[in-house]
Amino acid sequence: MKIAFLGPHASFTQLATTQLFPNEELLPQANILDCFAAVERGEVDKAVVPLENSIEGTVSMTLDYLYKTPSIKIEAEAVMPIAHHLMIHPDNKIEDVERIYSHPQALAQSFHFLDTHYKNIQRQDFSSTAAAAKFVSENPDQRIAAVANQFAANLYGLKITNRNIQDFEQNHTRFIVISKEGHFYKNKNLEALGEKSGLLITLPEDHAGGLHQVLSVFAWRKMNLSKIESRTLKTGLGNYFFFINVAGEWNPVLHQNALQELESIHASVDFLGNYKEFLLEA
Ligand SMILES: O=C(O)C(=O)Cc1ccccc1
Repeated sequence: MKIAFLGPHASFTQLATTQLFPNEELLPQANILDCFAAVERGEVDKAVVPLENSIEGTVSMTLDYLYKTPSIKIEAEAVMPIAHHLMIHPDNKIEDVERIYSHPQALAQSFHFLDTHYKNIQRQDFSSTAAAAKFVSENPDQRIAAVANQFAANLYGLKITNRNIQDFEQNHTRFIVISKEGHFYKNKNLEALGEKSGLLITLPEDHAGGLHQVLSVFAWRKMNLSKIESRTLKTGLGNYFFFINVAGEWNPVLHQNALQELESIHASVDFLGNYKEFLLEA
């Protein structure tokens, strides 16, 4: 099987992907959009992308492409502890650094550390932490540093100057496995945390109590929502879609009826799947 992931090698997503798919062919992609496109075009069977971080919140690009590509479903979620380190080329000194590169989520998760210790140093977004580390290793003539993980430091031969720079000790990222088939991913070697369903919902039109009506479909059935997030539809200010997680195992009667009722109130629903959440190692 071919599995795409947000690369290059030694990205956090690769660390998650190797635990989820230890025996498959893993294909690094330049960014999250390329992961979705590779699945959509059938170049790979599945892809692994980050969805949400406990410090910084949702990875908006992932949510946007889940919405934009209704053919893509979710097969599993996986939660992994995240530790960020600041690293430089071994030929350089941290005092000389003028720019720090990383994935926007990593820069945001380390914002207070960077703001306290490297306040006047420019920060620049990169497609992944590992891409930033690779760039630093390939450009020893530039006064740059990267925020990335220990594996990236080892792989790209960088020197870690500051360890564990994330602003909160508890830092976890939730990754999703996406595919067109939406199979139910199973793995006896990983600890399963629970089961849930994922839905993308758009309200028919803006009217008083519209969201309440949608939520009541779940409420009176005692279906517990573990996440609800609104995201701009990009059709104008104030227009949103909602990403909703319903906790619990798939119950054919309850879930089917809830989906039918959502349809009957003219909410548009993309059912992303019913899937398990797994715990990964750092
Ligand atoms: O940039 C990476 O290495 C990723 O895989 C995305 C990411 C960034 C920050 C925390 C977790 C995942």
